[in-house]
Amino acid sequence: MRLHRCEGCLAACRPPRRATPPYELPKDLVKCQVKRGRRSPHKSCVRPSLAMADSLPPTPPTPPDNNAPPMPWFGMDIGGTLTKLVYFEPRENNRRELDKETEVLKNIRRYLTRNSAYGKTGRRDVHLQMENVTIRGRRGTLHFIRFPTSEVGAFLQLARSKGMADLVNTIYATGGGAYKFEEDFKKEVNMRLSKLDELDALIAGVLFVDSMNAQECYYWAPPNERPVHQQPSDTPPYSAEALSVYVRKPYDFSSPYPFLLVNIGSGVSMLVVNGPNDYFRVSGTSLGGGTFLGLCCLLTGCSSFEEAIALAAAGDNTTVDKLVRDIYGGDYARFGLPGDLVASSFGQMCSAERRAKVSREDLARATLVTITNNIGSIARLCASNENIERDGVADDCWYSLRRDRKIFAFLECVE
Ligand SMILES: Nc1ncnc2c1ncn2[C@@H]1O[C@H](COP(=O)(O)OP(=O)(O)OP(=O)(O)O)[C@@H](O)[C@H]1O
Ligand SMILES: CC(C)(CO)[C@@H](O)C(=O)NCCC(=O)O
Repeated sequence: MRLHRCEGCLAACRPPRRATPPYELPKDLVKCQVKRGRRSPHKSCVRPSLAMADSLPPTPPTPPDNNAPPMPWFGMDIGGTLTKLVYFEPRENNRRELDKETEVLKNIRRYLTRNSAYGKTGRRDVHLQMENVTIRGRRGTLHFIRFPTSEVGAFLQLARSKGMADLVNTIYATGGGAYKFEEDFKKEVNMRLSKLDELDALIAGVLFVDSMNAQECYYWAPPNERPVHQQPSDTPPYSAEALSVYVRKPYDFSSPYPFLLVNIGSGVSMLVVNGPNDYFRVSGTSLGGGTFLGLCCLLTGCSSFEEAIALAAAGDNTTVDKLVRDIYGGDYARFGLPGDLVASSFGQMCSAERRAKVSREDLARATLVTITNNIGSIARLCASNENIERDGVADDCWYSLRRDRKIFAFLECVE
């Protein structure tokens, strides 16, 4: 499959990859000043908590693109659960531009950048903010805002009340909602949605964000060279204290191809990526983030993702799941199944006695373990089917996926 490419858009289009490994951002679109090395020379071009150690001199700014659309610049992903809005806040306004900037534009900028909560459900993820990004010759900051897709109607009203609809006539949008709500955008605020494919954009986004930050791609490793299962901390229910001995290590993503991209949204898509413009969707599963949240709400009475995650963090899945040792009394050594491996998710819950004792926390934890183990297993099958093998790290990573280390990877990626 080839990635979509077009002249005008601010989102996922990019030129074909060069023969050399460094990631090149779309020339006509997203231009953060990446040096000939693969990492951005701008220290500040990274998320605040993960500043890079290098101190390369900045490259000269790219000239402004005179064909770029007028500000404000937005991109949206309207997903099955969450709508994500990216706002580019330009930094270097010159005098002439400042004079030209309308009151409405200034108000929009102030409203979006001075608040981190919008109404009851809209949030700006300040920790995700990317500084010093250059897009189409303009330097600025990328802000990441999200709200439940069920609130699209309220968003359209807000866009109208802030005068956004008078300034923006086209928004670049991905996700199923770009199709589903196309007519609403037209009718309510007279905005056109220019649709881009969500999976094309996903790959361009992963490569873009990785090129900004050497620490972006990481894995959890045991503190010494012993295999994961021989760690003293490696006994369920994996308390936060026991897991704290694991160390987060940057994963070298400089020659990534081929890789398997597992995108956990409401549902899950798995893509084999052979190059920046060359991928296919190998598989997917309907048991994804939406399932975790939906089942947690049903089983625990919680009503938000934050609540569900907090419950899961405090729970113990071994009171809910049936482990190999519950069946074998220990390991099933012949086939290398350790006693503490989950043999049957929720397998203890057929007992009324056990059901009476189980806590909401344990149910939330078991839900998270079930979903993440399943995603890990499918991902592993896809990788081995497609001969996607990595070096030594992979053994640990894959092994971890089968255990609930994956919970932590999951928590990291959803937060
Ligand atoms: N604040 C939050 N509110 C709701 N869900 C959240 C939140 N933070 C993380 N999540 C998790 O992320 C999932 C949604 O992820 P994401 O936004 O990537 O998917 P989506 O784009 O809505 O779905 P899809 O791509 O399948 O259409 C939820 O199902 C939930 O498990
Ligand atoms: C439908 C999408 C692609 C929407 O993002 C996603 O939710 C998904 O991949 N769901 C899993 C569908 C499947 O079973 O393959």
